[in-house]
Amino acid sequence: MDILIKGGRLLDPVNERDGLYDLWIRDGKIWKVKEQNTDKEESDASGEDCRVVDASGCYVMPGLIDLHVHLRDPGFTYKETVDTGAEAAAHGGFTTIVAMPNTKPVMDEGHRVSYVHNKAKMLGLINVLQAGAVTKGMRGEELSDIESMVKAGSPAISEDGKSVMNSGLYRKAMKIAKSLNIPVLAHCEDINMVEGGVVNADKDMAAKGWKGITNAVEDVIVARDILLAKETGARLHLCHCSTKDSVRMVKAAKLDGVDVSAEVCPHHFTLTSADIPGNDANYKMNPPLRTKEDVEALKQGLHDNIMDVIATDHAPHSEEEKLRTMQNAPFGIVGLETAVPLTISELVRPGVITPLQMAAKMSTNPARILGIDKGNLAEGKIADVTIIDPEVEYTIDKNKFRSMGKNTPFHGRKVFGEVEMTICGGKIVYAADRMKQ
Ligand SMILES: NC(=O)N[C@@H](CC(=O)O)C(=O)O
Ligand SMILES: [Zn+2]
Ligand SMILES: [Zn+2]
Repeated sequence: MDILIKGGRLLDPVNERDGLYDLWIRDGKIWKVKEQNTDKEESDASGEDCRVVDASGCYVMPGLIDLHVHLRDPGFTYKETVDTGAEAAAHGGFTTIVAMPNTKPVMDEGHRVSYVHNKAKMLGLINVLQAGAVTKGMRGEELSDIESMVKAGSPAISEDGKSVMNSGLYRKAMKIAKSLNIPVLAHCEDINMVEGGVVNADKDMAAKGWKGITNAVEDVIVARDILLAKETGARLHLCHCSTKDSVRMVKAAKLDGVDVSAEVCPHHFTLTSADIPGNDANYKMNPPLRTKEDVEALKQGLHDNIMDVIATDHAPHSEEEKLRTMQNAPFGIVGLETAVPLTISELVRPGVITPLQMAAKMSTNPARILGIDKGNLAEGKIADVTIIDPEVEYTIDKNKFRSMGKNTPFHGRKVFGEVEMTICGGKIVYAADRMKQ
């Protein structure tokens, strides 16, 4: 079946398109991109088997790519599975996601990566790419079988959940990543400096009796990893940056010619530690919610394109786990189904970033970092497309999430921006009610 997306505002950073274009999909690929109202008859000439989608008032972007998702499969399938995670991704506008390796067992061999890839292919909804762990069992002692995982299709390595504290070992991993032409996705946290911290280290948090995580816990490892990337020439991507000094160091490293990119998560540009109500562990994540100063620096970094990517760090946990005290609940919140409205509400509408920058940070740049032929709406490319109505106003309702994880601090929040349709490989994998035929 052909799909003709009519009347939308096409946002395609690679081809420098931001304007009114119709998009015609055939055989799973972008077949034609046509300026609107140039040849009305032809664009109206839908054949027998053509679904016409009215996208007027909507953004039409290359399918969103999330570099940072936890699927919990295998090992923690009471929190999420490949299938429910993929459903949540499609619902949130994502056509490709990168799954982090902190599963049980850890993703440290090729056959484990194949398990996830095969499961996602069976479901056939969106593209799931499984990142490989840097060390065996994520124990930080010896390197995992990186080559076998890359052979099985891993697009990157990461120790997300912790840092590889042994710099010598991490340097070896970076050299291997460089030789295999894959990026290293870095979680930056000096574990010896955490000292039982659960929230940001500031006066308000201390007044509530909660132990703090200082900015330096992150910054020390950001500095180290940039230096290691400089020495090895590896492609370094910094996960979930939360501090103002992270932004400053990424800026300096880029000026220095280091191959570094950086991501910001929606919760880190939306909330500060001061927004945490009483004992609600749905506000507990790693790195923690920081101060207004940090949030402003992250926003400025996104505006200036120092920060390249918006990723969710979707980290589902069970209700029981998140009902525990701040001290005892696990770190992490879900994000796949709130990333689009938070980005529209907090960044695009207030003019922090343009809609074209949003498409770059949520699709084109992630594709470039992974080295995959996506994030591009040129004729002939695979038809991964996301349609978003930026004007729809609604209230986030965790009960409408497809994810098994309902652990969000955004339940009940008023937002703008709704995903109307997600198309993956020319197939409609999600459509909002008003888009259903
Ligand atoms: N971000 C989190 O708070 N939690 C993540 C781990 C991680 O991303 O470091 C998780 O796996 O739950
Ligand atoms: Zn992490
Ligand atoms: Zn993570």
